[in-house]
Amino acid sequence: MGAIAGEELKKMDKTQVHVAREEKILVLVRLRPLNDKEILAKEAADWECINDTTVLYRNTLREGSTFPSAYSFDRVYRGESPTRQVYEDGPKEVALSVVKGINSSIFAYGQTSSGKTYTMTGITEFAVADIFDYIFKHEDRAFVVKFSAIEIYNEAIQDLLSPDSTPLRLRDDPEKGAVVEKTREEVLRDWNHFKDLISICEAQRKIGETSLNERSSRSHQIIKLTVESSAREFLGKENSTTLLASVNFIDLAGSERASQALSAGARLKEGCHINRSLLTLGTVIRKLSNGRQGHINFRDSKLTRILQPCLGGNARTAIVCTLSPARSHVEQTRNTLLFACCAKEVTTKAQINVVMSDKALVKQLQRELARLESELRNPAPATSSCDCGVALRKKDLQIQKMEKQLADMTKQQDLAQSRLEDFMKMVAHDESSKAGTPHFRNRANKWEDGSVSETSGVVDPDRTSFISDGTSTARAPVRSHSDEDLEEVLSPGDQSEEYCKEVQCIEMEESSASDVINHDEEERTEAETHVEHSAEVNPETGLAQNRNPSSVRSVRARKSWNRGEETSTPPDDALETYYYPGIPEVHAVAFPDLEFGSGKKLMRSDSMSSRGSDSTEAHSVGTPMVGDDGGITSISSFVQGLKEMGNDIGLDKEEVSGTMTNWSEEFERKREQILELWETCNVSLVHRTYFFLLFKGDQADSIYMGVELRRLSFMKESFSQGNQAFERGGQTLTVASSLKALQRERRMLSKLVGKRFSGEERKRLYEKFGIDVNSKRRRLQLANQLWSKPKDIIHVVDSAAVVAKLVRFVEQGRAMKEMFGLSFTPPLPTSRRSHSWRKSMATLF
Ligand SMILES: Nc1ncnc2c1ncn2[C@@H]1O[C@H](COP(=O)(O)OP(=O)(O)OP(=O)(O)O)[C@@H](O)[C@H]1O
Repeated sequence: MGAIAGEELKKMDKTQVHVAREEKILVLVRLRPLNDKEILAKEAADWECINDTTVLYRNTLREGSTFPSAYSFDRVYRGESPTRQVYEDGPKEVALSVVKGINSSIFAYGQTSSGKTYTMTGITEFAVADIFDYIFKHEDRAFVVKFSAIEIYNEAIQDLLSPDSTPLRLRDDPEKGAVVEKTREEVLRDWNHFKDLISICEAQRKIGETSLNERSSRSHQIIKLTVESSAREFLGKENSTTLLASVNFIDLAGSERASQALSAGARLKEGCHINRSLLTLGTVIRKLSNGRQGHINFRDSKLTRILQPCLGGNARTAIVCTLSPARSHVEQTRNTLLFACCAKEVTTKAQINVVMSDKALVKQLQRELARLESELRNPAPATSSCDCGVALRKKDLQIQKMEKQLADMTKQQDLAQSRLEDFMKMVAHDESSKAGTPHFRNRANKWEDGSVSETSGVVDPDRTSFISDGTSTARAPVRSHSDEDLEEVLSPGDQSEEYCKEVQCIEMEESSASDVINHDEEERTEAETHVEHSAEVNPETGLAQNRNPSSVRSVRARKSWNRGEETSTPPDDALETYYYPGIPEVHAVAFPDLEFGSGKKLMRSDSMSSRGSDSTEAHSVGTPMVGDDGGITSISSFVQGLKEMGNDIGLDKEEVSGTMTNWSEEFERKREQILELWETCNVSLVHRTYFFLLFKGDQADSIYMGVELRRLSFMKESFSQGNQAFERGGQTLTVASSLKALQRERRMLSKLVGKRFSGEERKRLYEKFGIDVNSKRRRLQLANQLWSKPKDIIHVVDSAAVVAKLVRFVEQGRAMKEMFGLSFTPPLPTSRRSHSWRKSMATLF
């Protein structure tokens, strides 16, 4: 249970070491004295602590009982032992782990009236005092401490800091476990603030009178303190890291016998809930103590769902089991001791939670990735083809791993950035507030004497501020972070990044869906209007005839791409003809401006277009739109990404041309594979379109074709094994999520059909794609058909043409063409790496 050495922390600052530490739960037993009622009732005290570790049952009348009479634990405390001693012997160290980035929990378990609240009140206050004492002594780090509190009452979770009694939801997060949503969290300012919050909790907590306890807690209470810290020296610098952890102080409701507690009505109902959840807790602990064999029923109660990390997860845990010595409670006492015996066999595995990523590490990973990809392209001569295959596979796996790491790091960087901003604000505030807070300027003012009143368990409220600012000046509140709940059980889940994304997704889907419906209505009206006014009405169907003789044309390859000639000269009749170099004699739907070079608008910058805005306005200036997560994948970020990737790989044009023979066949083969993999892996349609229209067969394209193919293959493999494939913008991609994103994209595209195509063009499109021009949701039907037949090259060409038109690919004009004219020869090395590329390319994987 030793503290983490300073060296270890220093090392961690540089290398992001996460130290997992396995240890048994610390179990202490506290025997309270007989209370007045028990004394009055002339109860015998049957239990006694015979030394520091053993509690003994001494009822001579019951000798010969089959139950053990002696029980040993880490420490036991007799009636007169003060709470401070209980705290100092173990809970202190566990609680203080939080300042070193390790989650911890301390809870009290025992029958009603055995002294849980009495014990936990003192422990919580001592611990908070010590945490802030630690903070005062470590001026080299900037700390932020936050407070939140909930109770579980009759299986409903309530926020003790909020007057709103609406139960909070418990949400399962794949990474964090059970997360309580919408918990209010306060940044602690000073001791008085802490005491205020505690009194709010006391006032809010459900307390009721039973015959055993005048002020019996009718709920499980969990007070959580989250501590995050960064070295001041590194604040704002590349190598800054943040430690983030929470400590939970848990005061469980006590088990009770209805007959003893004489409970009825509401009390009885509460007692049933309390007993049931404690029973589940007991079962979980018993199973865990048996070495986690079989299913552990954490999910059977909210309490065990929430406590899961403290019971075998990423946390250090101490349990204080409280006992009444009275003879009348012997059975309950034995049950508590049984629970304690099981608990001491349970192991947890705490680790240091380092939140802030190291930019330097990101760079190193990027370099390594580039090196591996380069090696993969030019493998060293192997002794046999088998060796070569194994080596390639190994390298590919390495690359995949590093890409995932990079995505992780990028996510952490974003998180770190927001934290850093908070810290900077906090430090700035400190500077400005120093002069205004003479009260706490003198370090002698703080409670170094540890003056916590033992009997009341109360720290002198007139003492100092909590948070060290380097000069012991009181710190003003810092705004709560929006994404602080990295590893925690009790977190403001609604604020978390994932949750926000989830909500955005839902909102977006809903709005998309309703938009589609609206569009459909619009579409119907439009079709009807068209029928009314069209000069050409089909006499049989009554529908407007939309066949434009020039809309379906023979498309010729104007040149041979495989000979490296100029690829795309806009046809004279570009208004009606689309042609795709490299595909001889395909028939395609013609649209006015599908060729590069119509030169209407320059593309927008990456930063504007790749941010993922969903609003139509964001696209209205000609930005290509619709990408991963229904946001925008701009062609510029796509292109930039490809170039940077080429740069990373260290490719040059000569090298490519020199190594490629028979490229045309190779290109054809790779393209077929890519087309199929796109469909299998639910790759974004916009991405497919960009890629398809850009890579027409230049030899310099080979590297991108290769990379695309390799990544898609990995993705397919991961999906087929039921694994997650890739982190996109910090999110893991699964078959389900990729499919969902694709469906979302189709809905988005369907919304654009009415905007980008005239009525006449739409009709031709519906015909071309075999959609009844009078059917409902025609636009969505069309969007659903796009890119759905990877083996049908005509369909592919048509789909690319439609999507290109929808996302205004062509409107980027000459500038894009010139860019493409570079044939994607990688640019000169540059130190900047665009993450928008990552985001853009993420749609691939
Ligand atoms: N170690 C102790 N020394 C002196 N008094 C104690 C001790 N433990 C508990 N008491 C007293 O016993 C009474 C019951 O304690 P407390 O309310 O903490 O029990 P509890 O286990 O939390 O009960 P419940 O589960 O019903 O809420 C209180 O009046 C408290 O002051």
